Amino acid sequence: MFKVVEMFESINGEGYKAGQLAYFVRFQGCNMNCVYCDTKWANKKDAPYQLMSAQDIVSKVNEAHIKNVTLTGGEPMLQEEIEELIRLLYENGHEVEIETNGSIDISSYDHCDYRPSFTLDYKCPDSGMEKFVDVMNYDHIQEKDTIKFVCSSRIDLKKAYEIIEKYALNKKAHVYLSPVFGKIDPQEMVAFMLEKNMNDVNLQLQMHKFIWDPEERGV
Ligand SMILES: C[S@@+](CC[C@H](N)C(=O)[O-])C[C@H]1O[C@@H](n2cnc3c(N)ncnc32)[C@H](O)[C@@H]1O
Ligand SMILES: Nc1nc2[nH]cc(C(=O)O)c2c(=O)[nH]1
Ligand code: SF4
Ligand SMILES: [Mg+2]
Repeated sequence: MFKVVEMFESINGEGYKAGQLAYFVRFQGCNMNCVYCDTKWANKKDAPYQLMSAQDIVSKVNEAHIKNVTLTGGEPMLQEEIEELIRLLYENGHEVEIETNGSIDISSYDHCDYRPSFTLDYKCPDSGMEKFVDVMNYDHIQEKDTIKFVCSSRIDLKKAYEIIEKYALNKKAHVYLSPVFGKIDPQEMVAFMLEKNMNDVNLQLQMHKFIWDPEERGV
């Protein structure tokens, strides 16, 4: 069973499918506590959730007639039956994207025919969670995956640059830099990208926070 804190339809505000319609399923609980987390409410043990089976979730998703499904949280990879849910969504014709914090091994999906696209965060120094990132995952990323660096300072940007270079991430997958909302001027990020000649790297602002109130849930 899954602990679901919210389900909603919107446009995806992040990732390589930003701007496309997506159906979001947000799960309760996280094994990290990033300084900047915009869903701390969902991580709390006492966050109200609905207990749903994979079939319950898929039935609800199907009603929306939306192809793209984003599994997020909290940390979706902590849900024990997540692989079963991904398979069922795939069998129902959905394209599945998982937003994950990068601490959980994705290697079991290497040869799976319903492999989702992973958006893996590299948690930068200012998040306070960098030590939990599992860089072994970079041996298992594929072209349709995304590695994302959410930055709030030049220190974070420098670390993002080092990690992208060290693991040649921009040759293997999509790479995104995104500001911690309101904490760094995106102009500074562009200046840094120019300074380091960061080709094949995308800057992205969380689109939904410009369309709706940045504090609003379910959008
Ligand atoms: C809320 S997390 C949930 C999924 C997973 N736990 C993770 O961290 O990837 C989804 C995405 O939102 C990003 N995020 C969280 N708070 C943010 C903020 N204040 N500004 C920008 N991005 C943020 C995270 O870095 C992550 O890429
Ligand atoms: N519109 C919208 N797009 C998103 N893309 C990733 C989200 C997330 O919280 O993981 C998110 C979200 O919360 N809302
Ligand atoms: S890993 Fe994701 S959900 Fe967990 S605290 Fe960090 S940003 Fe929030
Ligand atoms: Mg979000």
